[in-house]
Amino acid sequence: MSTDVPLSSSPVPAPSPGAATRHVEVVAGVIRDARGRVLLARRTEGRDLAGLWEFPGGKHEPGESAEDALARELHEELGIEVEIGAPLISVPQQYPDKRLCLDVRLIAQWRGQVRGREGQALVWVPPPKLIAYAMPPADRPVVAALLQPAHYLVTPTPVDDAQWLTSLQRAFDTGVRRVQLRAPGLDPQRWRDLVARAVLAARVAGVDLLVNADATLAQVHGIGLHLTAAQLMAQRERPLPEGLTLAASCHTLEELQAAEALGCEFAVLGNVRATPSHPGRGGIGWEGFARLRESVSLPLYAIGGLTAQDIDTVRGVGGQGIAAIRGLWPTA
Ligand SMILES: Nc1nc2c([nH]c(=O)n2[C@@H]2O[C@H](COP(=O)(O)OP(=O)(O)OP(=O)(O)O)[C@@H](O)[C@H]2O)c(=O)[nH]1
Repeated sequence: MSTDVPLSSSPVPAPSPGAATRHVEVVAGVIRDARGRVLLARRTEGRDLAGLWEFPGGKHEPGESAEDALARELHEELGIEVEIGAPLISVPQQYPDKRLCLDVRLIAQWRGQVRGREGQALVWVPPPKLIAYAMPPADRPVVAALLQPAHYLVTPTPVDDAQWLTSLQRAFDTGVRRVQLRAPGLDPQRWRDLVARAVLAARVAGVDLLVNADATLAQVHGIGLHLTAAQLMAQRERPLPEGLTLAASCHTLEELQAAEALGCEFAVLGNVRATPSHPGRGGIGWEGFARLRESVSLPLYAIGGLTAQDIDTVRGVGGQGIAAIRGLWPTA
């Protein structure tokens, strides 16, 4: 029984030509034990995606609410009674034979003794180890929603360097944990100095730092790299060693598929709304975001006129969270 297959080894399979686009609503639960470990169940032989690990749950029955369906499934599959908590993420995903919507809820409380009543293997997994389990494509964004930040700050070009560093520090202090350093048009030496100072501050704060567009600068500091869409499409192989975060900006299906094929850890997709920084370019809207989300499994941040108020909406269409300049940059 092999569990050490990374998630990225389960790419989204292409729908077979002429495949029926059956729509399936599935609800699953994140159940934790007293040590904070998360319960996974293994799909049994004879079902689609057999052998992969998943969050326990199943399909709605006609007329059943998501909450009732989840409580029933967890009782039938595991023999427990549950109190359903907050929604975590709802992932639209295209499979060869169906369009799935995987609605994942946190389980606030549960009673009883967990056992696999349908012959399925079960395992309690410490959250950081979830990525070592082979899971269906729709689960990759779910695991990312459990483990990774919901906010991705993109820095504005500095005007006053000291003030820019103060604002960056304030963003760290208020809980931002993933940042893209970006300053188009800035003098290269001035930018290198600022990046060096930002790297020191980010290390102290435990922030995942990426630099925009400059693979050399990323390697010099051992930080992540955020590719522009044009760079992404010109890239033949991963420009950074594994272990350093690679991400990309995407606007189209082709770009998202290229980001997934290159092994990006996540991508930024937009613009969701029209923004002053991209005048004349209309937004793709939430529907457009959800439709593009279906065809890849990598975690996606939505961008384009968004603020922290939009997190629940993004999670409702399968996004990791929001990426923003103005919406996340502390002012005064
Ligand atoms: N419960 C659950 N299902 C998931 C997860 N991820 C994911 O892609 N799925 C998909 O959602 C569907 C769940 O349906 P199910 O467990 O009720 O159905 P099944 O495959 O036994 O039934 P079927 O053979 O009638 O289609 C499957 O296609 C499964 O692959 C997950 O984390 N939990």
